Amino acid sequence: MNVTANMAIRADRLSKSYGKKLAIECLSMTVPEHSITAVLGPNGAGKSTLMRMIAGQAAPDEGILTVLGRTPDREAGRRVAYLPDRARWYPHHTVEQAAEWFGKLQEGFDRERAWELFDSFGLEAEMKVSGMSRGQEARLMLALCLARDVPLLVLDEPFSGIDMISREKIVGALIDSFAERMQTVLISTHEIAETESLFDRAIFMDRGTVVLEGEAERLRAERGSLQQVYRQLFG
Ligand SMILES: Nc1ncnc2c1ncn2[C@@H]1O[C@H](COP(=O)(O)OP(=O)(O)OP(=O)(O)O)[C@@H](O)[C@H]1O
Repeated sequence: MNVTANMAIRADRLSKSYGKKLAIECLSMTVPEHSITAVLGPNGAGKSTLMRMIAGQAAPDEGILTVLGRTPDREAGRRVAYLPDRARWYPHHTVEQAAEWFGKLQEGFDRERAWELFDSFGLEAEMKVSGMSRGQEARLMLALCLARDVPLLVLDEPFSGIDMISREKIVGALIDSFAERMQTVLISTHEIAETESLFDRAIFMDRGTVVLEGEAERLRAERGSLQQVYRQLFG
């Protein structure tokens, strides 16, 4: 990692509450451009809240957040491919209709790329969302996001519900694709073991704040694996 790399995301002492519940507390971190960064931490750590703010879907109560050089809002969010957790697609749509719909609504949607991804994720044009398994729907949502040619991808638990072997295959395909497109990618996941090879940085969160962040290679050299780091921090 180049130490002079530009930052795609800068968070400086962010806080965010839901009513009396403090979800993010004095959180600071950076994400360099063209990195693939994991956001890891136990349930309730604040990962989804942080990602929602980065995507411009929620505003921090305090602190400064800069994404792609500006304060995130709905307009800036058009340059961010955001996959929320618990994402669902219209049940009556087929894969083909979902792609058409996404193409009309989302900036930078690359149809050719979408069909390559559908093909490699085992999705056929006529498959209807209402008849899909949870894992098939998760693949559809992931493919729709990955087909966007935008500078930043924010994927909140994209592998949830996808079986282990498919996950490993998808991760292999993603490594090549991200390297080629020079996008910045932020991914939260609980599936650390199967996905760890994807990441070149990791941010560990607990109780609304960052407890450790760094280059994956260095963390692996020092502690064996990101999974090991996770166990040491939260085990
Ligand atoms: N809409 C909401 N209203 C009230 N509290 C919320 C809301 N969303 C999140 N919270 C609370 O904020 C905290 C952080 O939640 P968040 O969903 O960001 O965590 P997470 O790290 O993504 O968790 P998980 O790994 O379980 O998905 C939790 O204590 C949660 O209960």
